[in-house]
Amino acid sequence: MISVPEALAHLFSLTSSLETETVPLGLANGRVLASAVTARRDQPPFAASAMDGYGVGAAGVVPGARYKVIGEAAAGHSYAGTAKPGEAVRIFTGAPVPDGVDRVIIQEDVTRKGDVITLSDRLNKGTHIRPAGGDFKTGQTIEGPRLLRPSDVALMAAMNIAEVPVTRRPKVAILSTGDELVMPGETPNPDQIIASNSFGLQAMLRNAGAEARLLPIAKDTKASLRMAFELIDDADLLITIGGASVGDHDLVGDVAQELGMGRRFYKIAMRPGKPLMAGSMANGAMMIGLPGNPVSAMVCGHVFVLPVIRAMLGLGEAPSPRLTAPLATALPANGPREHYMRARLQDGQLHSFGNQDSSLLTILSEANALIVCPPNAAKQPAGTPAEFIQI
Ligand SMILES: Nc1nc2c(c(=O)[nH]1)N[C@H]1C(S)=C(S)[C@@H](COP(=O)(O)OP(=O)(O)OC[C@H]3O[C@@H](n4cnc5c(N)ncnc54)[C@H](O)[C@@H]3O)O[C@H]1N2
Ligand code: MOO
Repeated sequence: MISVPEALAHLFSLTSSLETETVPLGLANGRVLASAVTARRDQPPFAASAMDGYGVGAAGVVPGARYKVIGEAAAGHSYAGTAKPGEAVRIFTGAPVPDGVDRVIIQEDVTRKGDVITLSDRLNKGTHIRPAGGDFKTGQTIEGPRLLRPSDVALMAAMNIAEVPVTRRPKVAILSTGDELVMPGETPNPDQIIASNSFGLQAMLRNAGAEARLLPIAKDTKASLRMAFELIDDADLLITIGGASVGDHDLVGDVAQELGMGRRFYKIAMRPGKPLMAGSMANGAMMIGLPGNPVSAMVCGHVFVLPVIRAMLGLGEAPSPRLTAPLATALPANGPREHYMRARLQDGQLHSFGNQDSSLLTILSEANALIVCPPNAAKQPAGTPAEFIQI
């Protein structure tokens, strides 16, 4: 058995980064910016009023001063003339500041009678003018690689970037194996169950920016597995679920190797997730064989598959980020395998669940954290800081 960091290093060495494609700005959220994009204009492109009020020359501004209103500037409608001393331009938020104006008096500080305004006794300080290019200037860049969020999309739109270079989505094929499995919505025989973790992994992969499709469930025969393996087409990554252990019906490793898979490792010193395997297929696709137990497969998804997807997307080779919080209750001493324990982070403390059986999806669904208990750790009393992965 190898350690989790050793397994991750192997997985990263099997991972290749993907090509770039261009998408319209409206589809860029959640994608990874592949290379720098450049602002095509200044923002704001002109000095702009930050408030509704009256634009005047700053020099003559004193309480009680009077001005003649000579015109109006609104957002999208500039005022072409020049404000001379004693003259004011009615101005609205977002409007270009006219010549001769270098201060906006907010309308709350003004009394207006016909064309004449009088400034009040107590004037709000500040010019209320946003300088041209105050947000960004032409040529300013957003650097890749970077996972694009809604705020990045807003910034790129303001920069007039309509097409965005992003890393292609990794294509992942997910293969469930087992005579006992049927699809959700089907009517299982009394000795069958519903395939679940394939759907959980597909959701996890889609959240991470991959294109994930489910292959038909393979039976526990070599012929059925071979047929399923042939359906991987142009996938970058094949994920198998189940059939990874040592039982008579656990055939995934054998069939993959018969089809030319170069196995890099098998079995990890972790719990759950021990019978994990990985390698590369004859067509170049990477293969990760996950254990079938639903929680084992999902935990391996967080610990191994998500870092692989991030590496493919160009976001770097790093384990899933770990945070630290104090334990709400004591943890027992650990054996030789790194233990990923379902827990709930609540009020800043980690509440681990008593039953950690790797078949219990209800507990996984209630959990929002996986406490990482190191190999051979001694008993840890309540209050001990513990590392965890957010899930
Ligand atoms: N003698 C030993 N037995 C087992 C060992 C061992 O070391 N020696 N390891 C155990 C561990 S740890 C795990 S994890 C499991 C993993 O076994 P497999 O990867 O071969 O998985 P299966 O036997 O196919 O399935 C296990 C379990 O999970 C259910 N399953 C499988 N696929 C799905 C799916 N897509 N959706 C929902 N549930 C699924 C399956 O019905 C079984 O109940 O082996 C232990 N045994
Ligand atoms: O690792 Mo199995 O992966 O303990 O349930």
